[in-house]
Amino acid sequence: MADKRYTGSWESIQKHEVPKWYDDAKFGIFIHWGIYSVPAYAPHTWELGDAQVTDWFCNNPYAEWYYNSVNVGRGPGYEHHVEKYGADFKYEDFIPMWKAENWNPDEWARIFKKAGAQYVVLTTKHHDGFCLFPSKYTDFNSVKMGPERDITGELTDAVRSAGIRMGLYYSGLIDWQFANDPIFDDDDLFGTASPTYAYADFSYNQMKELIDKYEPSVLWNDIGWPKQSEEAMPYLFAHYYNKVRDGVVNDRFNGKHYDFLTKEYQVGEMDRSQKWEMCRGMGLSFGYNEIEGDDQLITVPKLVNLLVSTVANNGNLLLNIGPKADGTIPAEQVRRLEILGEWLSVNGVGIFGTHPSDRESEIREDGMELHYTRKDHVLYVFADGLKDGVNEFLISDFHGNLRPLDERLQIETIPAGDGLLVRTKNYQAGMYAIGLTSEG
Ligand SMILES: C[C@@H]1N[C@H](CNC(=O)CCc2c[nH]c3ccccc23)[C@@H](O)[C@H](O)[C@@H]1O
Repeated sequence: MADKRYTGSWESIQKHEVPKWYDDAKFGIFIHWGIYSVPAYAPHTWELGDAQVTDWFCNNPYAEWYYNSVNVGRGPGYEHHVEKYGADFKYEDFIPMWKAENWNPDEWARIFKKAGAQYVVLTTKHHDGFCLFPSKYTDFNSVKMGPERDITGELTDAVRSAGIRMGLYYSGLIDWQFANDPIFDDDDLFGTASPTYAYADFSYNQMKELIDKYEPSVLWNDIGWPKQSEEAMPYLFAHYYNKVRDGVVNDRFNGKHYDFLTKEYQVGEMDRSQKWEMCRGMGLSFGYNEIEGDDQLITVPKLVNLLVSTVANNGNLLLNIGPKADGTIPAEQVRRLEILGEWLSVNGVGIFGTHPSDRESEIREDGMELHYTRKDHVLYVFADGLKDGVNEFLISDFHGNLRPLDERLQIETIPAGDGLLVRTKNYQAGMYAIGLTSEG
């Protein structure tokens, strides 16, 4: 008997449960690629959530916001544009410079596979309104101009051939082809966006195009969904879930229904009782920013810690890469993916397909952190913040044994009271967080 079909009601939609594949996936790759990847410039200022909103939009570290950073007419982004391209150079003038001449989607898929990514989410239309797919609702798209390729279709095929699931990002509430007043603060962000029914119809139709043409495993909407079509949303979700039974949607369709909550840098709340996803760039930007070199990107130890602490608390990590306009991924970003993949090849058994343990994460005074995951009756312990050589930590209320997932690591375990004392003997920094398993 085929699964019951969803109908266009909130009651029917709310029956959708988070599919096992998404809960088990733990690690995905976000991709922000577009016209903004040509100028590839933003000031290196703050993480989202770290700055006063009033400062944010005129000193925006998000290189994918290039259009608005010029449109506000002041600040480092505007000054950089005028100095390098001249005040008369229009954003659209970058389009013929986006050639993607060195783009090989299969090479990207190989890099993602080696990194251990289980899903990919690509920007199909960011705030600038440029579509990376052959939409029949606008010619402002990557087949008609710029790369003159169906970026979404080619990458979807390559990613799926590599056995990785494909998700699609869509800027639902903001489209600077429809409303392009400069955005100076959050009121502008949520106020000027999608002011017309025409735009609400446009975005609804494009979302349906994306669902019908690519059947994405993830619908990653951003900022919000037009109020004028909020009533129709259950029909859109029913259409999606009937077409993609194990598809998932995020909490940015005005939060009226979601399979997972989202955090972005320091913004967004997570609670372990609900599935959530942390997204961030490797630096402060999602789009490629040419002034973000190796020193400006997250360090590998912090990246491993981010993955471990996110997964231990019922989250997935959606780590962004910002490809260059020519279609290559910056070397400093590829290196981080490779090292993360190596770490996962040894420790992934304690990450993929696990669930949060009822043991809360412990952040110790001395900087050491203990994070826990479980799979069936097996407990995994991840100890991070270790020093070279000998480290000691107690797993309280534990009556079993633990062995390291990394065979290079030598440890002693000593029953101590109601727990187990673990002493590492030869820890080295390149081991990053160490995984221990209770599996014999
Ligand atoms: C992935 C990034 N998303 C940005 C928009 N981000 C936000 O609105 C963050 C605020 C936020 C965090 N959790 C939410 C849940 C629902 C609605 C907004 C948010 C984009 O502005 C940015 O260019 C990039 O695409």
